[in-house]
Amino acid sequence: MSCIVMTEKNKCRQCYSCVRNCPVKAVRVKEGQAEVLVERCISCGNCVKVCSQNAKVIESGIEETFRILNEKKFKVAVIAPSFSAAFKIDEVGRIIGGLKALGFDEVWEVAVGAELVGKAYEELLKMSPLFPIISTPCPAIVNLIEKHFPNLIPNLAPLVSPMIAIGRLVKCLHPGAYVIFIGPCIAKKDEAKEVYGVDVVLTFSEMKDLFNLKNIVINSQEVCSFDGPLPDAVFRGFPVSGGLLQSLKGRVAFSRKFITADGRDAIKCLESIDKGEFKPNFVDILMCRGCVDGPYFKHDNFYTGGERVEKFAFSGIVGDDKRLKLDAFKDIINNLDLTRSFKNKSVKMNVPTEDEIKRILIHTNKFNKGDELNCGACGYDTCREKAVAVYNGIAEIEMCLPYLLTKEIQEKNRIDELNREMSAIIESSYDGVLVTDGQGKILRLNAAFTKFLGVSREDVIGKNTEELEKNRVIYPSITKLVIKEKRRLTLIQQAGKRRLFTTGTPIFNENGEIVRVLINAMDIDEYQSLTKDALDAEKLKRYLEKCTHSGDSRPLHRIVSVSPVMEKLIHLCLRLANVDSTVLLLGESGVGKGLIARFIHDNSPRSKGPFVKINCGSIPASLLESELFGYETGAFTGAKREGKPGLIEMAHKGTLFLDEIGDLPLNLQVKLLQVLQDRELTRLGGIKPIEVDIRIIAATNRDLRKMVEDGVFREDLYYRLSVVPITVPPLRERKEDIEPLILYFVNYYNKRNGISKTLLQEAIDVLKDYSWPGNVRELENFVERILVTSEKNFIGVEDLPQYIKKSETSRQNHCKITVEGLMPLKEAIEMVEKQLLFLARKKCKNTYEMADLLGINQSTVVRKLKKLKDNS
Ligand SMILES: Nc1ncnc2c1ncn2[C@@H]1O[C@H](COP(=O)(O)OP(=O)(O)OP(=O)(O)O)[C@@H](O)[C@H]1O
Repeated sequence: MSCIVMTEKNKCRQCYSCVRNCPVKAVRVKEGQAEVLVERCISCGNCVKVCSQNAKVIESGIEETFRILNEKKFKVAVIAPSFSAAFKIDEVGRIIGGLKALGFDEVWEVAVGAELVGKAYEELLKMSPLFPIISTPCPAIVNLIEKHFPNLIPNLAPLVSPMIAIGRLVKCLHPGAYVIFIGPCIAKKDEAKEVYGVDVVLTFSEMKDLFNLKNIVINSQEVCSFDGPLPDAVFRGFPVSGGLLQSLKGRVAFSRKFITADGRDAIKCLESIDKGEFKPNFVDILMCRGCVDGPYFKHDNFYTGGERVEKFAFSGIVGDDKRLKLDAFKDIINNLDLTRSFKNKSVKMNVPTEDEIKRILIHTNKFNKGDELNCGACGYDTCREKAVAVYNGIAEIEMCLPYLLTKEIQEKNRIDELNREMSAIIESSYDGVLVTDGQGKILRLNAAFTKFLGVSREDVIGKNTEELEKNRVIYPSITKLVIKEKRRLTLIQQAGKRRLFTTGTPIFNENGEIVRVLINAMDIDEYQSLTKDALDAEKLKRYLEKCTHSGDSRPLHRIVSVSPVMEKLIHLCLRLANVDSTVLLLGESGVGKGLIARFIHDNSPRSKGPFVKINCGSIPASLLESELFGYETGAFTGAKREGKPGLIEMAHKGTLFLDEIGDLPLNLQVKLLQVLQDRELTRLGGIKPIEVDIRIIAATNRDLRKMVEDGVFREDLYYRLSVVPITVPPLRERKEDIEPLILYFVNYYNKRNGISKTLLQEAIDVLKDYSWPGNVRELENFVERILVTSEKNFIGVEDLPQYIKKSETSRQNHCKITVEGLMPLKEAIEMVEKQLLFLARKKCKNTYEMADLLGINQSTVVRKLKKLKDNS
């Protein structure tokens, strides 16, 4: 069984208008496409009428009509009475002319069939039926009862429609003739297949298509009149709702129980009869509000259409007076069979249980009654009706607007979140990322790329990469090449001083067109130092281990040094660690005296004992004595009742480190001397000497000898302290230590701050040339500061402060010649001269420039170069 209404693939836009307007829910939605279900469809054409996309197509009768027109048999076109609503009256004569021009032998009015049927109903109703009789001229109503109200099939009047009646009359009068019905109704196509009488059904639209296909212009056709019998005027009014009943007036005994039902009321009426609630005698029923309201008339005014039909019914057209009335064909009519039968084509939906309905509802977030909004957007009046349709496989779960909207919002939020995540990833990428459209217009770029280009984001977004290439911001334009060659390319680009290793990848749409170009770039120099760093990480670790000396595992307790002078010093300290001799550490501030004192302790047999550091310069003189020597109960006001041991006492069995010893007041110098000599002390207020087993290391950045001369430091103490004097050299005198110290501090502060920054070699070289007046302390502080304050991961010369860079410039301008061995002076001068000439020749374009640079005459340069050449 084929369906006369079909959906054109992919034209359907999921508005569910057809579902909503289908009176019998004969539209299934599958994968978003609405499809008419032949077994449920009653061919009323509502879905055709409401489809804004014109996605519904009707089975065409055009091909079959052409086939018939080519046959030699008699052909009659029968036109439904609603033509008077579809066309202007003065057009009708020319339409008849046009049909004749197409090849029809005669053109009849279907109103003649209406008269035959009307009279048959008169007979039927005279039999005073005991149950409701339902009229059958409307094929959609017949379909509706056969498929959806099978209980009412016995109530259907067993009579054919006017279309079939006239078809049978034509075929009686012209045996073997073809009858083609032309009207507004699409359900007639179904009827013609089911009931004998008509060969093809064409809609008014198809008739117009026929004229167009055969180049028949209506206005230029001959005006013709109808053929066949002339119907009674009242039967021309059949297409208007209640037309049949109207025609029976005066012929049968009318009662209140003769009713008309149409449109939406038709189904309600049938439902009531089916349930036994309503018991009329006769129902003149139509699916549309009359034939002037069908799909063909979707843009017309139903009331004016009806008026035009009425008007025509009584005025008629030219030639009506020459036609015979139906009575003239009495003999034939008497033998004409106008009966028909009906079939039970009942289709019932499966009824789901309450649990099954709930399970379906839950899918679209309907957990309780309040969630069932019954908004009707899905095409079903209630959420439950829709759930039943889902259960029967004719609706899809997702067909729920509130659910889709919620899902859409959730999806949008998810996409927003993904976008944010993606942007953050792109933005934080160490490589430069840039995206253009298919024409090379820049859509986005990350911070790394803006750094490469040395411009702000706003400066380049929206610009074409060719423009950047033209202005030498970045060149060559890889985007241009990718778009031209339509493939991934990799090349080296120049962006200012940077060399970028760039890959451009085209992104295609389904039509093979480039919609985006993705550019990834990395700074070659940075990359090289990065890979070098990665490779060197292990090496660095081993290197630092080699440069580090310690007796303690704590990071800042390690001495980093590679210079021979420090190596010697370390070896000396290791030897001193094994004895208890007093050590005096001398040297500028920040050279590492404190660190060395600790180193000696850590490597000594006293390492398990305390290491007590006293900064003689930082404790107020008034407190220093009690801090150093401690006090007994009640020694002075404010003293603790139980007394307190001094720092010297606390260093018992360990090492006492007296830092800034030059700042020790003279009165305490005497007391300290006693401790040094006797290894015992007496607390303040005490009388009993306390023995102390301590190793003393002192340190100062002052010139103690001079202080002795000036009388501010006791000579005897000086000699006691400087049993083993060690001078720690300033950093500028052991430049070899600068690089390992930098690497050590970078490593330490990176770890401590959770960062991973690198000082580029060029920067380290400059730092090596700085004089570091604050020595290692200054260097350490500087490294920590630059690591935490620099925005860059790779810190170069340009990131160093000016006061440090200045020293580099002065180094460049004054190069120092170092002589490492003895040789004859003349030979040495010649050698230096030769080297200078080679260097100048490399750097200068001509001998004049060389002369300028070397500070001699140009002729001297020429002469000396010649001499060199001759000797080589
Ligand atoms: N060779 C080194 N290896 C590692 N760190 C060092 C080295 N020398 C000094 N430091 C560090 O430098 C800083 C200063 O060192 P220290 O306090 O020992 O110097 P100082 O000579 O005692 O200074 P001051 O005379 O001002 O007391 C400390 O943080 C120390 O850890």
